[in-house]
Amino acid sequence: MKLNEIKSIGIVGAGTMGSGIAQMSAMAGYKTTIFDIQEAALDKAKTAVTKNLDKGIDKGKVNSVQKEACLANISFISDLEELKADVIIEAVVEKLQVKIDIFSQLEKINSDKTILATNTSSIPITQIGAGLQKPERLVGMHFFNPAHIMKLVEVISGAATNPEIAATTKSLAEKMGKKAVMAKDSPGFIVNRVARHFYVESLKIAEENVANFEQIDRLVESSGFKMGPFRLMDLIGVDTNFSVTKSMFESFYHDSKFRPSRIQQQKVDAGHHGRKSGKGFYDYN
Ligand SMILES: NC(=O)c1ccc[n+]([C@@H]2O[C@H](COP(=O)([O-])OP(=O)(O)OC[C@H]3O[C@@H](n4cnc5c(N)ncnc54)[C@H](O)[C@@H]3O)[C@@H](O)[C@H]2O)c1
Repeated sequence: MKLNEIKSIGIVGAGTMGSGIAQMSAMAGYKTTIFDIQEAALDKAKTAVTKNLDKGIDKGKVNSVQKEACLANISFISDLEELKADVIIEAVVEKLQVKIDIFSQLEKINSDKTILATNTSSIPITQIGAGLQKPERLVGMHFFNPAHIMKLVEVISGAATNPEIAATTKSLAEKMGKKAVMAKDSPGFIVNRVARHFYVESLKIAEENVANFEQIDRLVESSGFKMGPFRLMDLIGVDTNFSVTKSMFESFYHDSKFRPSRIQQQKVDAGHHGRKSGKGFYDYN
Protein backbone atom coordinates (compact mmCIF):
# COMPACT_ATOMS: atom_id res chain seq x y z
CA MET A 1 0.00 0.00 0.00
CA LYS A 2 1.22 3.51 -0.85
CA LEU A 3 0.88 6.53 1.44
CA ASN A 4 -1.79 8.16 -0.75
CA GLU A 5 -3.98 5.03 -0.50
CA ILE A 6 -4.19 5.33 3.29
CA LYS A 7 -7.48 6.90 4.38
CA SER A 8 -8.19 5.29 7.74
CA ILE A 9 -6.13 4.29 10.77
CA GLY A 10 -7.08 1.95 13.59
CA ILE A 11 -5.42 1.96 17.01
CA VAL A 12 -5.56 -0.96 19.45
CA GLY A 13 -5.08 0.13 23.06
CA ALA A 14 -6.20 3.52 24.39
CA GLY A 15 -3.59 3.83 27.14
CA THR A 16 -0.58 6.11 27.54
CA MET A 17 0.61 5.61 23.95
CA GLY A 18 -2.56 4.73 22.05
CA SER A 19 -4.30 8.00 22.92
CA GLY A 20 -1.35 10.13 21.76
CA ILE A 21 -0.94 8.11 18.55
CA ALA A 22 -4.67 8.49 17.83
CA GLN A 23 -4.31 12.24 18.26
CA MET A 24 -1.41 12.38 15.76
CA SER A 25 -3.33 10.27 13.27
CA ALA A 26 -6.49 12.39 13.54
CA MET A 27 -4.48 15.63 13.33
CA ALA A 28 -2.93 14.34 10.09
CA GLY A 29 -6.48 14.06 8.71
CA TYR A 30 -7.06 10.30 8.94
CA LYS A 31 -10.36 8.78 10.01
CA THR A 32 -9.13 7.23 13.23
CA THR A 33 -10.76 4.48 15.26
CA ILE A 34 -9.41 3.53 18.66
CA PHE A 35 -10.28 0.27 20.40
CA ASP A 36 -9.73 -0.84 24.00
CA ILE A 37 -11.08 -3.69 26.10
CA GLN A 38 -11.71 -1.23 28.96
CA GLU A 39 -14.43 1.40 28.57
CA ALA A 40 -12.66 3.45 31.26
CA ALA A 41 -9.50 3.57 29.11
CA LEU A 42 -11.52 4.93 26.17
CA ASP A 43 -13.04 7.66 28.38
CA LYS A 44 -9.60 8.54 29.74
CA ALA A 45 -8.17 8.69 26.21
CA LYS A 46 -10.92 11.07 25.08
CA THR A 47 -10.18 13.36 28.03
CA ALA A 48 -6.41 13.15 27.41
CA VAL A 49 -6.71 14.08 23.72
CA THR A 50 -9.02 17.01 24.52
CA LYS A 51 -6.65 18.22 27.24
CA ASN A 52 -3.61 17.93 24.95
CA LEU A 53 -5.39 19.92 22.24
CA ASP A 54 -6.41 22.60 24.75
CA LYS A 55 -2.81 22.87 25.87
CA GLY A 56 -1.80 23.14 22.21
CA ILE A 57 -4.25 26.05 21.81
CA ASP A 58 -2.80 27.79 24.90
CA LYS A 59 0.67 27.48 23.38
CA GLY A 60 -0.50 28.71 19.96
CA LYS A 61 0.38 25.42 18.25
CA VAL A 62 -3.20 24.34 17.49
CA ASN A 63 -6.27 26.45 16.67
CA SER A 64 -9.87 25.70 17.64
CA VAL A 65 -10.82 24.59 14.10
CA GLN A 66 -7.99 22.02 14.14
CA LYS A 67 -9.07 20.87 17.60
CA GLU A 68 -12.66 20.25 16.48
CA ALA A 69 -11.52 18.53 13.25
CA CYS A 70 -9.17 16.30 15.21
CA LEU A 71 -11.84 15.26 17.72
CA ALA A 72 -14.38 14.68 14.91
CA ASN A 73 -11.90 12.32 13.22
CA ILE A 74 -11.66 9.96 16.20
CA SER A 75 -14.16 7.19 17.00
CA PHE A 76 -13.89 5.20 20.21
CA ILE A 77 -14.98 1.55 20.05
CA SER A 78 -15.09 -1.43 22.39
CA ASP A 79 -15.65 -4.22 19.85
CA LEU A 80 -12.53 -5.42 18.04
CA GLU A 81 -14.66 -6.86 15.23
CA GLU A 82 -15.40 -3.27 14.16
CA LEU A 83 -11.72 -2.38 13.78
CA LYS A 84 -11.23 -2.26 10.04
CA ALA A 85 -8.74 0.22 8.57
CA ASP A 86 -5.95 0.70 6.01
CA VAL A 87 -3.33 0.79 8.76
CA ILE A 88 -3.71 -0.59 12.29
CA ILE A 89 -1.27 0.44 15.02
CA GLU A 90 -1.22 -1.79 18.10
CA ALA A 91 -0.32 -0.22 21.49
CA VAL A 92 -1.38 -2.73 24.17
CA VAL A 93 0.56 -4.35 27.01
CA GLU A 94 4.13 -5.42 26.26
CA LYS A 95 3.37 -9.16 26.04
CA LEU A 96 4.21 -11.22 22.97
CA GLN A 97 1.22 -13.57 23.07
CA VAL A 98 -1.31 -10.76 23.63
CA LYS A 99 0.05 -8.94 20.56
CA ILE A 100 0.00 -12.12 18.43
CA ASP A 101 -3.60 -12.87 19.46
CA ILE A 102 -4.76 -9.35 18.56
CA PHE A 103 -3.03 -9.32 15.17
CA SER A 104 -4.36 -12.81 14.38
CA GLN A 105 -7.91 -11.56 14.97
CA LEU A 106 -7.25 -8.42 12.94
CA GLU A 107 -5.85 -10.45 10.03
CA LYS A 108 -9.19 -12.27 9.76
CA ILE A 109 -11.40 -9.17 9.62
CA ASN A 110 -9.21 -6.81 7.57
CA SER A 111 -8.29 -6.77 3.90
CA ASP A 112 -5.03 -8.40 2.77
CA LYS A 113 -3.70 -4.92 2.06
CA THR A 114 -4.05 -3.56 5.61
CA ILE A 115 -0.69 -2.65 7.14
CA LEU A 116 -0.28 -4.00 10.68
CA ALA A 117 2.07 -1.94 12.85
CA THR A 118 3.17 -2.54 16.42
CA ASN A 119 4.34 0.09 18.87
CA THR A 120 6.26 -2.50 20.89
CA SER A 121 9.26 -1.07 22.76
CA SER A 122 11.30 -4.23 22.88
CA ILE A 123 9.74 -7.37 21.37
CA PRO A 124 11.40 -8.35 18.09
CA ILE A 125 9.03 -7.81 15.14
CA THR A 126 10.16 -11.18 13.75
CA GLN A 127 8.80 -12.94 16.87
CA ILE A 128 5.38 -11.27 16.57
CA GLY A 129 5.34 -11.92 12.80
CA ALA A 130 6.08 -15.61 13.34
CA GLY A 131 2.59 -15.98 14.85
CA LEU A 132 0.80 -14.37 11.87
CA GLN A 133 -0.49 -15.64 8.55
CA LYS A 134 1.08 -12.79 6.59
CA PRO A 135 4.14 -11.57 8.49
CA GLU A 136 5.24 -9.53 5.46
CA ARG A 137 2.69 -6.83 6.30
CA LEU A 138 3.76 -6.48 9.96
CA VAL A 139 6.11 -3.61 10.80
CA GLY A 140 7.37 -1.92 13.97
CA MET A 141 6.27 1.71 14.37
CA HIS A 142 7.79 2.77 17.66
CA PHE A 143 6.59 6.15 18.94
CA PHE A 144 8.03 7.82 22.04
CA ASN A 145 6.19 9.15 25.07
CA PRO A 146 4.35 11.57 24.99
CA ALA A 147 3.47 10.44 21.45
CA HIS A 148 1.87 13.77 20.49
CA ILE A 149 5.05 15.66 21.38
CA MET A 150 8.12 13.47 20.86
CA LYS A 151 9.42 13.69 17.30
CA LEU A 152 11.18 10.36 16.88
CA VAL A 153 9.59 7.22 15.43
CA GLU A 154 11.66 4.06 14.90
CA VAL A 155 10.42 2.00 11.93
CA ILE A 156 11.49 -1.63 12.28
CA SER A 157 11.41 -4.39 9.69
CA GLY A 158 11.19 -7.97 10.88
CA ALA A 159 12.80 -10.79 8.88
CA ALA A 160 9.64 -11.08 6.73
CA THR A 161 8.54 -7.42 6.49
CA ASN A 162 7.94 -6.25 2.92
CA PRO A 163 10.33 -3.29 2.31
CA GLU A 164 7.56 -1.37 0.55
CA ILE A 165 5.44 -1.59 3.72
CA ALA A 166 8.33 -0.31 5.84
CA ALA A 167 8.83 2.59 3.40
CA THR A 168 5.11 3.49 3.50
CA THR A 169 5.16 3.33 7.32
CA LYS A 170 8.12 5.72 7.39
CA SER A 171 6.24 8.14 5.09
CA LEU A 172 3.14 7.82 7.28
CA ALA A 173 5.13 8.76 10.40
CA GLU A 174 6.50 11.77 8.50
CA LYS A 175 2.97 12.75 7.45
CA MET A 176 2.12 12.74 11.18
CA GLY A 177 4.91 15.31 11.65
CA LYS A 178 7.47 12.86 13.02
CA LYS A 179 11.15 12.28 12.33
CA ALA A 180 11.22 8.63 11.25
CA VAL A 181 14.31 6.41 11.17
CA MET A 182 14.72 2.83 10.03
CA ALA A 183 16.00 0.60 12.85
CA LYS A 184 17.18 -3.02 12.85
CA ASP A 185 15.06 -5.71 14.50
CA SER A 186 17.22 -6.15 17.59
CA PRO A 187 15.69 -6.34 21.12
CA GLY A 188 14.87 -2.80 22.29
CA PHE A 189 15.85 -1.53 18.81
CA ILE A 190 18.16 1.48 19.32
CA VAL A 191 16.81 3.99 21.84
CA ASN A 192 15.40 1.56 24.38
CA ARG A 193 18.57 -0.53 24.33
CA VAL A 194 20.66 2.51 25.21
CA ALA A 195 18.09 3.87 27.66
CA ARG A 196 17.64 0.56 29.54
CA HIS A 197 20.79 1.20 31.55
CA PHE A 198 19.49 4.60 32.62
CA TYR A 199 16.68 2.80 34.49
CA VAL A 200 18.39 -0.45 35.48
CA GLU A 201 21.50 1.22 36.93
CA SER A 202 19.44 3.87 38.77
CA LEU A 203 17.34 1.13 40.37
CA LYS A 204 20.56 -0.65 41.42
CA ILE A 205 21.87 2.57 43.01
CA ALA A 206 18.59 2.87 44.96
CA GLU A 207 18.67 -0.84 45.90
CA GLU A 208 22.20 -0.44 47.28
CA ASN A 209 21.11 2.65 49.26
CA VAL A 210 23.75 4.78 47.56
CA ALA A 211 21.05 7.44 47.07
CA ASN A 212 17.26 7.55 47.13
CA PHE A 213 14.87 8.10 44.16
CA GLU A 214 14.55 11.84 44.66
CA GLN A 215 18.27 12.40 45.13
CA ILE A 216 19.06 10.44 41.98
CA ASP A 217 16.45 12.36 39.97
CA ARG A 218 17.59 15.73 41.28
CA LEU A 219 21.26 15.02 40.52
CA VAL A 220 20.61 13.63 37.06
CA GLU A 221 18.29 16.56 36.23
CA SER A 222 20.82 19.11 37.44
CA SER A 223 23.40 17.53 35.15
CA GLY A 224 21.20 18.43 32.16
CA PHE A 225 18.75 15.53 31.67
CA LYS A 226 15.17 16.74 31.27
CA MET A 227 13.82 14.06 33.62
CA GLY A 228 15.49 11.82 36.15
CA PRO A 229 15.00 8.04 35.77
CA PHE A 230 12.30 7.66 38.46
CA ARG A 231 10.21 10.61 37.27
CA LEU A 232 10.57 9.23 33.74
CA MET A 233 9.51 5.69 34.76
CA ASP A 234 6.42 7.23 36.37
CA LEU A 235 5.64 8.99 33.08
CA ILE A 236 6.25 5.88 30.97
CA GLY A 237 4.30 3.59 33.33
CA VAL A 238 6.27 1.58 35.91
CA ASP A 239 4.52 -1.62 34.72
CA THR A 240 5.31 -0.96 31.06
CA ASN A 241 8.92 -0.07 31.84
CA PHE A 242 9.24 -3.27 33.92
CA SER A 243 7.76 -5.42 31.12
CA VAL A 244 10.24 -3.91 28.66
CA THR A 245 13.19 -4.69 30.95
CA LYS A 246 11.93 -8.26 31.47
CA SER A 247 11.50 -8.75 27.73
CA MET A 248 15.03 -7.45 27.02
CA PHE A 249 16.52 -9.57 29.83
CA GLU A 250 14.95 -12.65 28.15
CA SER A 251 16.02 -11.59 24.65
CA PHE A 252 19.64 -11.06 25.70
CA TYR A 253 19.81 -14.54 27.28
CA HIS A 254 19.72 -13.27 30.88
CA ASP A 255 22.64 -10.89 30.47
CA SER A 256 22.91 -9.46 34.01
CA LYS A 257 23.18 -5.90 32.74
CA PHE A 258 19.47 -6.08 31.87
CA ARG A 259 18.39 -7.75 35.14
CA PRO A 260 14.98 -6.43 36.29
CA SER A 261 14.84 -4.86 39.74
CA ARG A 262 12.93 -6.20 42.76
CA ILE A 263 12.06 -2.62 43.74
CA GLN A 264 10.31 -2.19 40.41
CA GLN A 265 8.64 -5.62 40.70
CA GLN A 266 7.22 -4.56 44.07
CA LYS A 267 5.85 -1.29 42.65
CA VAL A 268 4.11 -3.24 39.90
CA ASP A 269 2.71 -5.78 42.38
CA ALA A 270 1.34 -2.93 44.51
CA GLY A 271 -0.36 -1.34 41.48
CA HIS A 272 1.90 1.71 41.75
CA HIS A 273 2.18 2.16 38.00
CA GLY A 274 3.14 5.83 37.98
CA ARG A 275 1.17 8.86 36.83
CA LYS A 276 -1.56 6.79 35.18
CA SER A 277 -2.46 5.11 38.51
CA GLY A 278 -1.87 8.20 40.67
CA LYS A 279 1.16 6.72 42.40
CA GLY A 280 4.51 5.29 41.40
CA PHE A 281 7.88 6.35 42.73
CA TYR A 282 6.09 9.64 43.49
CA ASP A 283 2.56 10.41 44.65
CA TYR A 284 0.33 12.30 42.18
CA ASN A 285 -2.87 12.46 44.21
N1 LIG B 1 4.64 4.06 27.89
C1 LIG B 1 5.66 4.37 27.10
O1 LIG B 1 6.47 5.26 27.41
C2 LIG B 1 5.86 3.64 25.81
C3 LIG B 1 6.68 4.24 24.82
C4 LIG B 1 6.82 3.59 23.59
C5 LIG B 1 6.20 2.37 23.37
N2 LIG B 1 5.43 1.82 24.35
C6 LIG B 1 4.78 0.54 24.06
O2 LIG B 1 3.41 0.80 23.75
C7 LIG B 1 2.60 -0.30 24.17
C8 LIG B 1 1.51 0.21 25.10
O3 LIG B 1 2.11 0.82 26.22
P1 LIG B 1 1.33 1.89 27.10
O4 LIG B 1 2.36 2.54 27.96
O5 LIG B 1 0.44 2.72 26.25
O6 LIG B 1 0.45 0.90 28.01
P2 LIG B 1 -0.80 1.29 28.93
O7 LIG B 1 -0.76 0.32 30.06
O8 LIG B 1 -0.81 2.73 29.27
O9 LIG B 1 -2.04 1.01 27.98
C9 LIG B 1 -2.31 -0.25 27.43
C10 LIG B 1 -3.77 -0.28 27.03
O10 LIG B 1 -3.99 -1.50 26.32
C11 LIG B 1 -5.23 -2.01 26.74
N3 LIG B 1 -5.27 -3.44 26.47
C12 LIG B 1 -4.68 -4.43 27.14
N4 LIG B 1 -4.93 -5.61 26.54
C13 LIG B 1 -5.72 -5.33 25.47
C14 LIG B 1 -6.32 -6.11 24.47
N5 LIG B 1 -6.18 -7.43 24.44
N6 LIG B 1 -7.06 -5.49 23.52
C15 LIG B 1 -7.20 -4.14 23.54
N7 LIG B 1 -6.66 -3.35 24.49
C16 LIG B 1 -5.93 -3.94 25.44
C17 LIG B 1 -5.37 -1.66 28.21
O11 LIG B 1 -6.72 -1.64 28.63
C18 LIG B 1 -4.72 -0.28 28.24
O12 LIG B 1 -5.69 0.74 28.05
C19 LIG B 1 3.55 -1.33 24.81
O13 LIG B 1 3.91 -2.27 23.84
C20 LIG B 1 4.75 -0.46 25.21
O14 LIG B 1 5.94 -1.20 25.28
C21 LIG B 1 5.24 2.43 25.56
